[in-house]
Amino acid sequence: MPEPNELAESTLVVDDPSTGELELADRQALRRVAGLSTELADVTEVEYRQLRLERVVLVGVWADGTVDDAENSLTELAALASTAGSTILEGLIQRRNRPDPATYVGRGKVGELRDMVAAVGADTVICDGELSPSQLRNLEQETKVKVIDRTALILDIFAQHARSREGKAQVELAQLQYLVPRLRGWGEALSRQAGGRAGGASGGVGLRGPGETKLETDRRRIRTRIAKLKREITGMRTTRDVQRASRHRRQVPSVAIAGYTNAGKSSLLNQLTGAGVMVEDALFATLDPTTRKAQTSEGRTYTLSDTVGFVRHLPHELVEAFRSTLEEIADADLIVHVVDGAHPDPQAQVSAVREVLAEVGADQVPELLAINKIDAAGEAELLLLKREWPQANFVSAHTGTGVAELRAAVEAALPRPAIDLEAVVPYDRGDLIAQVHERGQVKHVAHEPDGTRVSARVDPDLAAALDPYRSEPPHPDAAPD
Ligand SMILES: Nc1nc2c(ncn2[C@@H]2O[C@H](COP(=O)(O)OP(=O)(O)OP(=O)(O)O)[C@@H](O)[C@H]2O)c(=O)[nH]1
Ligand SMILES: [Mg+2]
Repeated sequence: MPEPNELAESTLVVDDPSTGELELADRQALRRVAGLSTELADVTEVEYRQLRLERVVLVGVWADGTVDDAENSLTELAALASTAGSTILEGLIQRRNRPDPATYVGRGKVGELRDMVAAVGADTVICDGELSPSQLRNLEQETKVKVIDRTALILDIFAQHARSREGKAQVELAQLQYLVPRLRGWGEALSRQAGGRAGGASGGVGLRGPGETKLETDRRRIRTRIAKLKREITGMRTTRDVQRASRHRRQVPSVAIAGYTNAGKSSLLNQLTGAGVMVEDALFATLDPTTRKAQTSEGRTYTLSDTVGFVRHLPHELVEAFRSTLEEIADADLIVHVVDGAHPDPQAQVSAVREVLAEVGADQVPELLAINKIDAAGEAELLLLKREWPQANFVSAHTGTGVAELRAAVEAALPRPAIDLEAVVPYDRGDLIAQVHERGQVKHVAHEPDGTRVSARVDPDLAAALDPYRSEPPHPDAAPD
């Protein structure tokens, strides 16, 4: 019999995502892969494991806006870093007109950064922006630790959180696309990463063509992988389109819950439907869209979908990779835009979300604003928010305040079925009456000798099915409008 410890070790290899423990192991395994930094030297597996507990120093360049903006931005970077599993040791902001083209922070600041890194014993520097490959390389040479940027950090979090096959493929595509222009100087560590991700044993010698450099081989392999991933994602998208089309045909209205990461979207979905969706005080806890069925008070069915959270400067690679997921928001009948009312700058978050919504063509969809976490927001702040968004719903997913009103607002905003009719449905067609309740808006039901008299608004398909039983309304006030 193996020791319990050994058993645990070997279990990690088995791919079974059904238990929480393995899920964690899975995430940590991905962390190794996701170390998107330029490695200074070949890192052994053992060292890789230690990198999991990164001790980081954060650096931001503050170009415009107020001190508060700069601090909020670094606070968000800290939240992102701790979501990725790092311990934050220090944060440093430099006021500058624009980042230094060679080293991101100014030449003078680089020395200060190097000393700080050495003094606190950090192993990673995370910069609050998207850095060029040469900026990353130069900073690494100066600080002697690995340097990653905000984009790599977000990609890393996405890699840890992706669950579904589609989500994983989308994140890997984004990572590889981020990687391609940064290939130079990535050395051995990169090729192992690409090899590992491609699912094979470490590639290497056998794969190398005569006279081909390591870099070219890596590039070629990554390009092949990118092409394959794109094909796979397109395939998965087709399946989804089919599902969506069937929903359309049945005219089930769909509501998308969107908003900034950590705003409380999943918590609100749970409150609205009683669904058990993962809620975490972490950024990007939800990557795979969850769709739940919900019912209006009249019994009409609609769907509510949780979606991936947004963030300022969402890496372009990710918007591209998640386009199909995001486009589902554009396809919804209604967007519930959840806002963290207890955040120091909800307006900035709302703008960031609306920017991405516009980018995926979702700005035409009607939007209901839900200002969440009112239990945690200050009185004065709430007053300001009410003045700014008088039409919004003010809710707390924690206490349940305002949730019933929000549900009613959602129901009222659902599109109305197109056809108004009245029918007497014989008692042996109870299935049709059930359909009317599920898909239509019922105005009146009465039981008569010949069957159930129903007056309702229904979709064209259902209207056609009810056609043989249509009747003249008995009362003039029940006439179709
Ligand atoms: N005080 C307070 N906290 C809340 C409320 N709603 C959610 N939270 C907390 O906010 C954090 C994020 O909640 P989630 O529901 O995971 O947020 P999300 O928008 O789904 O986040 P991502 O999926 O990571 O983008 C969790 O710690 C929740 O417990 C609320 O009404 N009041
Ligand atoms: Mg969530």
